[in-house]
Amino acid sequence: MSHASPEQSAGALTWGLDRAAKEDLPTTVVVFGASGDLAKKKTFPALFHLYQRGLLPKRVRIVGYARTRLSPEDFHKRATSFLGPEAASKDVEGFLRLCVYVSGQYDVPDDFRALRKEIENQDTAINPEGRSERVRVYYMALPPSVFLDVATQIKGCVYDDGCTNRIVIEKPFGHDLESSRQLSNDIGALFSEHEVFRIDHYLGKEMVKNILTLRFANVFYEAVWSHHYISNVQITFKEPFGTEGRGGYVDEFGIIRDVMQNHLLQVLSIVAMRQPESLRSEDIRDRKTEVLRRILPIQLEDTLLGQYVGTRGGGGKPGYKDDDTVPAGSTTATYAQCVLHVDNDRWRGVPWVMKAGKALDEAKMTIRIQFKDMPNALFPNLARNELVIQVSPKESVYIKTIVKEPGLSTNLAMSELDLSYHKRYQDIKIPDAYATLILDVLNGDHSNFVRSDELDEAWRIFTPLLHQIEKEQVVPLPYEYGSRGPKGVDEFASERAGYKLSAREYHWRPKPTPATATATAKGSTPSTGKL
Ligand SMILES: NC(=O)C1=CN([C@@H]2O[C@H](COP(=O)(O)OP(=O)(O)OC[C@H]3O[C@@H](n4cnc5c(N)ncnc54)[C@H](OP(=O)(O)O)[C@@H]3O)[C@@H](O)[C@H]2O)C=CC1
Ligand SMILES: O=C1O[C@H](COP(=O)(O)O)[C@@H](O)[C@H](O)[C@H]1O
Repeated sequence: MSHASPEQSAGALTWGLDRAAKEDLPTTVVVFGASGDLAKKKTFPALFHLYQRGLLPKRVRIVGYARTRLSPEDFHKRATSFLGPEAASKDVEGFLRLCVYVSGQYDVPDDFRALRKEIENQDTAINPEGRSERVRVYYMALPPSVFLDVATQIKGCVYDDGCTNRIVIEKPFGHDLESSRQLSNDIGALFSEHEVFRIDHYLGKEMVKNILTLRFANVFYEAVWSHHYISNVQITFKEPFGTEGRGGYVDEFGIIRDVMQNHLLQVLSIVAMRQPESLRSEDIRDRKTEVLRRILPIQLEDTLLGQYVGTRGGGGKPGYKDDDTVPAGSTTATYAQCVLHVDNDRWRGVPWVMKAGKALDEAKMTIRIQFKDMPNALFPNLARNELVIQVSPKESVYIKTIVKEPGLSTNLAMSELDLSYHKRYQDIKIPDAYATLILDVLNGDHSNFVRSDELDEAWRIFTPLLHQIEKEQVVPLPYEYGSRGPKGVDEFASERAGYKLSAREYHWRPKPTPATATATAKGSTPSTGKL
């Protein structure tokens, strides 16, 4: 079998990777739901990009499984429809030689026996010497309604005790605390926790993975990382599009379950956790769970909900309820802002604001750590420093820093210490989160996957709020498609979390003395912390 080498295929762009799949054991990856959206857009492209860079195990086969009957050509067409411009045709051909497709139902044992047979056929090709040590990865690119059926059939008809078995599950993991516990118990009855990889793809994003390094490899961050210096933290997710054909899903889950309870809370736990004892996955997950345990359930009065409405005029955008797959009177929130509190000695008194919305003015995911006011009389009324980690787009880390305005001026100005990855690391292409995570699965590394106790805590924090919203049928505030969210989004963050809008440009100058008063009167900038 020929594998493309990184140098051969990736051209000048490297992923900056120093690791391939460690275990060079014969490996079969089974993608359930191989006919679907996630498989097409994320799973197969991620597998391809790993293949293209020589990062898959040397002896690997990929078996797609779904109900839809597909010819090999049709399956290949689907599996490669999202590979992107980097995909050289010889690499695509090589990759497709590793991929086969089996069609079957999700609850029919005979179909799973046929799948097992196909896996064994593939095994013979990659494992002619019949080594007993092998890896099987079962990737559930499926709606949650069939997770359990498929897991049951895998265990009953496909599972091989002699192999290392890994099952990858996509979110949503349940609907609330109770359903999530039920799912965890059901899956737990079939697979041990170390066999389960719950994907939260935000944990595979470059800047989210970078938080640990920034915090614990740089002496100055840890020194100020507490309520002593930090005023508030804002974790923001903005998407510039609405339901886009996913109305049914969005309406069932809403923005809090879709993005906050998982992606944003995972990010929060890494920003807030203590230093882990080591970089071993269980040590990292212990620390995340420890901090989640100290988060108080969110109160309705600390929550702002919104739902987008259409815009009129030429090129107007549809409102949420204009989507045919959304029920007419839906009160599902497509925007939410919540204030959370971590009740431990490090963070008591620091509000954590989560904001998430669809159909907003831009695509952006940021973590904004706002420091307290400068406690000195030399420069009163200054704007606050902020450390901003921009997860997407254009990965960057910058610190909003006050400097003397350059030149003869005595004014101060807000500027930025800016580490923009696209400028600093021009030769490195940041891998997609799914490629990173699938590589972790192949390596058996759980660090960037959600453990069942973390999940339980995440639902404990959000479930009372979600149930109250549903019971009281709280009506979300309207906001226009393409806007910044419902009226009052900034006021809410400043009232509830003491957030001070930071000026893009900040000018400060000393109080005029009699000698300088004439110059001020002639029109220089007034002293203000806010623009
Ligand atoms: N799409 C995305 O961008 C993302 C998806 N996810 C998660 O990944 C998982 C898969 O998502 P996605 O690919 O979008 O889902 P799809 O709706 O595309 O479903 C995947 C496949 O599952 C089968 N399927 C669909 N509905 C049912 C049903 N009701 N009963 C049985 N089988 C069904 C279909 O295959 P067939 O009929 O051929 O069997 C379909 O091709 C979900 O858990 C989702 O939440 C997470 C992040 C992003
Ligand atoms: O899990 C989800 O995430 C996407 C956003 O992911 P991103 O990597 O593009 O930031 C979101 O659109 C989707 O609703 C949600 O299910």
